[in-house]
Amino acid sequence: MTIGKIIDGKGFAAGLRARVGEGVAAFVEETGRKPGLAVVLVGEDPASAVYVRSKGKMTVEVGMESMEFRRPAGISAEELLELIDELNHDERVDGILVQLPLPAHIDERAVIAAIDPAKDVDGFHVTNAGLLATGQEALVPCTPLGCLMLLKDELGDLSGMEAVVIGRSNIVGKPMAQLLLAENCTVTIAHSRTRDIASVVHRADIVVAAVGRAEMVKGDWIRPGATVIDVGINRLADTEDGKGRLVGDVATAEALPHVRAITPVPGGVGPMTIAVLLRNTLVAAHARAGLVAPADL
Ligand SMILES: NC(=O)C1=CN([C@@H]2O[C@H](COP(=O)(O)OP(=O)(O)OC[C@H]3O[C@@H](n4cnc5c(N)ncnc54)[C@H](OP(=O)(O)O)[C@@H]3O)[C@@H](O)[C@H]2O)C=CC1
Ligand SMILES: Nc1nc(=O)c2c([nH]1)NC[C@@H]1CN(c3ccc(C(=O)N[C@@H](CCC(=O)O)C(=O)O)cc3)C=[N+]21
Repeated sequence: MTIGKIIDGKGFAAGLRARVGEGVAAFVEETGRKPGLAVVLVGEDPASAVYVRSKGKMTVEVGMESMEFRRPAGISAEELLELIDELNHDERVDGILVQLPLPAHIDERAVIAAIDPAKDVDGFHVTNAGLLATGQEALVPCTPLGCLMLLKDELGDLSGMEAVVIGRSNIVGKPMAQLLLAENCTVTIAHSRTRDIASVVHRADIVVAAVGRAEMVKGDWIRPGATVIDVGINRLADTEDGKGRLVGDVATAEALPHVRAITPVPGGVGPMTIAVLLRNTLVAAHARAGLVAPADL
C-alpha cells in the first residue's frame, strides 16, 4: 500500500511570512510607517492566550507593529464597541482582530459589525463575506485562505474537482466553500444533519474537515488519491504528562494510506492561519495607503 504525503503547512507558512516580511519592508520604505495589527483579547481563555502570544511574536518578526488590547471578561459591550471605534479611527492600525469566542454576554455579531471592513483582517464582516460570495475583491478569512493556498500548491488547478467541506461555520466552512467554488470545484457542504456522511466524503477529490470533533473522519471514508485538509484543533487530555495532545478532525494514521496528501495537526493549517493574518494585514495596509500590494502573496 502506498503512503500519502504529509503537507508541510508549517514550512509553507514560514515561506509566506518571509514574503510578507519583504512586502512589509517595501511598504515601510514607501510610506515611512509600519503596518499595524491590533489584537483584542477579552477574558482569560487559555487557548486564545497561546494563539494571541504567537501571533504577536510573528507580527513583530515580519516587521509590523503589534498592538495588544487585553480586557477583562466582564467588560461591557459598550466599552468593547468604544475600543473598536478608537481602533477604526487610529491611523496606525491597518488590521483589527477581535479574538473569538467572546464572553456570552457580548453579541459577537454586533462586535464584528462594528469593525471597519477595510481593517477586518479576519474577513468576518458581512461586507467582506458578501464581497467573497459575489466574487469581488475582499479580505478573506485566514484559515480557509490558508487551506486554499496549500491545496493549490499541492494540486495546481482545482477546476472540476469534487470538493467536500465538512462544517458550515461562518469563519471556516462557508468561506472555504466559497473559495473552492471560485476555483471551479464542484462543492458539497456537509454538516451535523448530513445523511450518510461517509459516502458523501467518499465522492471527494478534496476533503476539508472543519468540525471540531477529534478524529471523526475515518480512513475508509477517503477516496483513494484524495487530498485532505484537516482544520480541526482538538486537545485530548490523555497523555501521561497531563499536557494533552492535539489532534485534528481526521484519523490521520488511518487516512494516510488512502490519501494523495494530508495536512497534519499540529503543523498544518494552524500556522497558515497566522501567516495569512499577516498577509491580510499587509494587503489592508496597502489598500488604506492607496498602494497596490505585491502580487505574489
Ligand atoms: N487551524 C486553525 O487555524 C483553526 C482551527 N479551527 C478548528 O476548526 C474546527 C471547526 O471550527 P469552527 O468552524 O469554528 O467550528 P463550529 O463549531 O463553529 O462549526 C462546526 C461545524 O461542524 C459541524 N458538525 C458538528 N458535528 C458534526 C458531525 N457529527 N458531523 C458533521 N458535521 C458536524 C457543525 O454542523 P451544524 O452547523 O449542523 O451544527 C458545524 O457546521 C474546530 O476544531 C476549531 O478549533 C477553527 C478556526 C481556525
Ligand atoms: N478572531 C479570531 N480569528 C481567528 O483566526 C481565531 C479566533 N478568533 N479564535 C480562535 C481560532 C483558532 N485559531 C488558531 C490559529 C492558529 C493555530 C495554530 O497555530 N496551531 C498550531 C498549534 C498550536 C498549539 O500547539 O497549541 C498548529 O496547528 O500547528 C491554532 C488555532 C485562530 N482562531
